[in-house]
Amino acid sequence: AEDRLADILARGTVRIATTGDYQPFSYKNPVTHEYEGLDIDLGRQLARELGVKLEWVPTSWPQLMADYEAGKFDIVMSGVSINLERQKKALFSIPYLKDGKTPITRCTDAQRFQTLAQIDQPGVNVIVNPGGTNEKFARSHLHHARLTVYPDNTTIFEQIASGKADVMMTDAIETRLQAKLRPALCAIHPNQPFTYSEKALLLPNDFRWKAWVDQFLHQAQARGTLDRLQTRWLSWPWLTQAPQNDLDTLLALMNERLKLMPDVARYKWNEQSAIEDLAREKTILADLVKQAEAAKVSPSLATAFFKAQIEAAKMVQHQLTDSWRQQQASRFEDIPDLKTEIRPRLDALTSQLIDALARNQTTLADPARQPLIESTAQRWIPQTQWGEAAKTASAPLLNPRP
Ligand SMILES: O=C(O)C(=O)C[C@]1(C(=O)O)C=C[C@@H](O)C=C1
Repeated sequence: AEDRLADILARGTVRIATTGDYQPFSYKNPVTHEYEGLDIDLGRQLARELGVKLEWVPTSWPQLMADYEAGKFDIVMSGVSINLERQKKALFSIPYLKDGKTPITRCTDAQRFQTLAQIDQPGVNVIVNPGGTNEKFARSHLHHARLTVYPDNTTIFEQIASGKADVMMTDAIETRLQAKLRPALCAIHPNQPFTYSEKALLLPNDFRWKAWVDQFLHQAQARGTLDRLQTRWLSWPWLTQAPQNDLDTLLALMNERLKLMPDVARYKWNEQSAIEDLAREKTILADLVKQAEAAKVSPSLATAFFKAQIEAAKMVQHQLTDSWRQQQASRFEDIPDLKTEIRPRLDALTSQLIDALARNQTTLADPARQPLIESTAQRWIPQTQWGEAAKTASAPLLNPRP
């Protein structure tokens, strides 16, 4: 008989399938090309508890069940909803999140769109993305409101914010996330959605493996890990647009580097270690000069640029640590390890940043492009969040060099 758990342990690798298109669960960051999200963190933890390596298996919603039948993975972690059709073939873990369809609208109109009866009125513009459960729900419940099918998932919420549409009904978790990303929008009773559904992990037909996974999830729930993951990924500064050109990519990568610093600071807070690590800085600068030469980037530009990134990184960490000291914050839970997890990601970003510098060298050397660089910096490095640190990080791109 099949024993998937024994196979995984003998193989030394767990193969986790994910779609990479579903915030806050599974998202392939178009700047770093890394997966990020709640299910991604949970997957890393699952592999750690198994004591095996993790292999991500890219899949897609239309391919999911075909990939399952082809035996391509041991588990799916991607914000999958429990549904009885899928369960005719596969198994589900215990649920790790409750969800359901609920409205999202402008906060100024929150009182107007509490019930389905209020929403289903002539003169109300409801917007929906095509093809999924949202459209199915809208079509079966709306008979008087005007329904616009809008295919672009990345700008659909802008339509509501700008008044071109009034309301959308989607998963409560998505309404919470979008309301955080766009303060003009409010999630309407996300704790009491119109429908009931559950998220779980999709598994092959093997009950011993399911028992292990259920135990893992039960512990994550009981120990508060799942709540902490939800809080973290609902307040994450997700990308809301993909970079359009080389300059965008450079600034977006700088921002991704800064986005790792809160975890670095939390790690050091827990360990009570110093923010500055001069030995590490020396290693970074020595390695990058070699990489810069190979990529034909001027070593002095690369050095000045990375010194500024490191300076900005320390400013972010000091800013956070100061506020934690004031609040007498306690230890942080579930923080990734600095040596084995965060610094390797920073090293990967170093290579990507060098590539991006190489592709932008002519732009950076052209005084006529300074205003463009400045406006791009403002768009990509959230000034309100990092303040002075963002200015420090972009200074080497802006100050005309000799
Ligand atoms: O790796 C760390 O410990 C960090 O804090 C990050 C970082 C960096 O920006 O790369 C910043 C400050 C330290 O002095 C060393 C490195």
